[in-house]
Amino acid sequence: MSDTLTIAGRAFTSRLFLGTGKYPNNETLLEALKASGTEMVTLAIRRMNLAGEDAPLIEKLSGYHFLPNTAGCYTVEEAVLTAELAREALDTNWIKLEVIGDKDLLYPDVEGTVAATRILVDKGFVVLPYCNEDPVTCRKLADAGAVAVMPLGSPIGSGHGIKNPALIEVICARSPVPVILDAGLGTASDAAQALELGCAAVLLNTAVAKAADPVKMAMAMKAAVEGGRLARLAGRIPRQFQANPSSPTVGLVGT
Ligand SMILES: CC(=O)[C@@H](O)[C@H](O)COP(=O)(O)O
Repeated sequence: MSDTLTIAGRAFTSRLFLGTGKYPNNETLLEALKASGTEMVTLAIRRMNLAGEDAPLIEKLSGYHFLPNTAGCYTVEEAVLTAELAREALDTNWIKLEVIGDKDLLYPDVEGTVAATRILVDKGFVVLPYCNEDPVTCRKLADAGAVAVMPLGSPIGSGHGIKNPALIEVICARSPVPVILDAGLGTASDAAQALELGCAAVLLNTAVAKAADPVKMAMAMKAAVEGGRLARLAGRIPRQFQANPSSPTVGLVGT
């Protein structure tokens, strides 16, 4: 059964997108990406030396679709400038927009994210903004031209999983663009839950990069995303308060 995800005209078979930071070394990163089956990886432009020491890694990643991000940007101006540098350096107009509002929580600055989305869309970028798990913000971002929205599960790198599953479900039910759960996932069941809630995909980094065995965790994430998506398509049973016996209740011996 073909079940591709299309974002801005680009079809993805894998619904797992991965970050490329925090790995113990580049060999482990490359092995984990391969094991995960991912087709799109993020690159933290402000934290990389694209023309210098990171150039060989970029070359080795060239088979993946690049999604440069604006991690480390706290203003609209910084984010727009970083996106423009990324477009020039990596020859892609795709950008994962981050405008951060708090350095300890790494929570998005909502006003800045919406404003930067408008500017970048006007400049011809394919914008995927990282945002808080707020249906109104997600709607504003879609209205501004974002091709997908990326609400957080919990703070970046926290491993807390999805703190507000009900809100993520509401966002998925209402969003006119694909919803990609981004940030805070800690283990495979968190990724499966995102897909079960209706997310089109997940983007994660720390849970794989910082696992005791990143390659094994990458494999677990692949299986979890596939399982979560299948469960979503299969349709979960409704929750009910009363028990409902699994065995027949009529024709019992002795009745
Ligand atoms: C990789 C990326 O672009 C970020 O969104 C972020 O790092 C993901 O969060 P976690 O590291 O918590 O998975």
